Amino acid sequence: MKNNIKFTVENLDLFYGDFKALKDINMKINANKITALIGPSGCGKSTFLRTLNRMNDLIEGVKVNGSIKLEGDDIYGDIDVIKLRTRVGMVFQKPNPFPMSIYDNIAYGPRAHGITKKTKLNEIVEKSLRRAAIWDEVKDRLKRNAISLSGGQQQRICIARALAIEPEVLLMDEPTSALDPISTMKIEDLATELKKDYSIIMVTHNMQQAARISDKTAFFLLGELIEYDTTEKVFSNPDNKKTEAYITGRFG
Ligand SMILES: Nc1ncnc2c1ncn2[C@@H]1O[C@H](COP(=O)(O)OP(=O)(O)OP(=O)(O)O)[C@@H](O)[C@H]1O
Repeated sequence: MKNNIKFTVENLDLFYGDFKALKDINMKINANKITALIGPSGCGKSTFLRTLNRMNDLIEGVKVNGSIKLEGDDIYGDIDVIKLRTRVGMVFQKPNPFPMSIYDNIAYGPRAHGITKKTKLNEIVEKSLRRAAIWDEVKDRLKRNAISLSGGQQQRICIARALAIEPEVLLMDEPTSALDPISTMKIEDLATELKKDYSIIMVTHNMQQAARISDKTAFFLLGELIEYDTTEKVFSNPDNKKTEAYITGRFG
């Protein structure tokens, strides 16, 4: 089994103005694994996730110290941020398809990257929808507005849209929190399938979900990374008392 490192995070601090939201985070994130980020509300999970493709840059007053390397490339150094976000795709909590056809949602990124040939676009759209396990459900209605789909289908469209630009990493911020149990299961199965080709980093409030599908789990508290280990270890025999209290539901 591959055990490569995708991200190396060193001495990472993040400030929103004067408020220090992330404190000296050090972490190596594996390629081709699912890494779950857990912790109580406000502990910095989403903030940390967003540092990995520099989405926090869009928020005014954010300052980042330390370094994050994506396979050796310092992502806060002299790099093209657009290219970074091509390598590191993102799926959000609330499905957010564009108000356009299913086909155009998926073709949007490739078109923005200059692909115009119809046959090539058709190929990318089909491949991406297949990878996101939604092709069979939508293949006969690609011209329909993506907004007309169910929430669970919309989320898979958003995953397909992210995959269409061939990222290496998929960041998922509570991707199932707005979904019913069946759609949740589909996304979980999909994530497990996708880790063969992508590195997945997922924020989740659902302890069972983290335990079910992730390989590694990182527990955050008040901006600090308290514990980071294999999911099996974190859930069965955590080193830190605070981790234990959180996963057994005694706080948070
Ligand atoms: N845009 C912002 N401006 C100022 N402070 C922010 C901003 N976004 C987040 N914060 C603060 O940073 C801290 C971490 O927030 P973050 O959203 O990362 O936590 P979280 O663990 O993902 O929480 P939740 O589980 O509720 O989504 C919180 O104290 C929050 O209030």
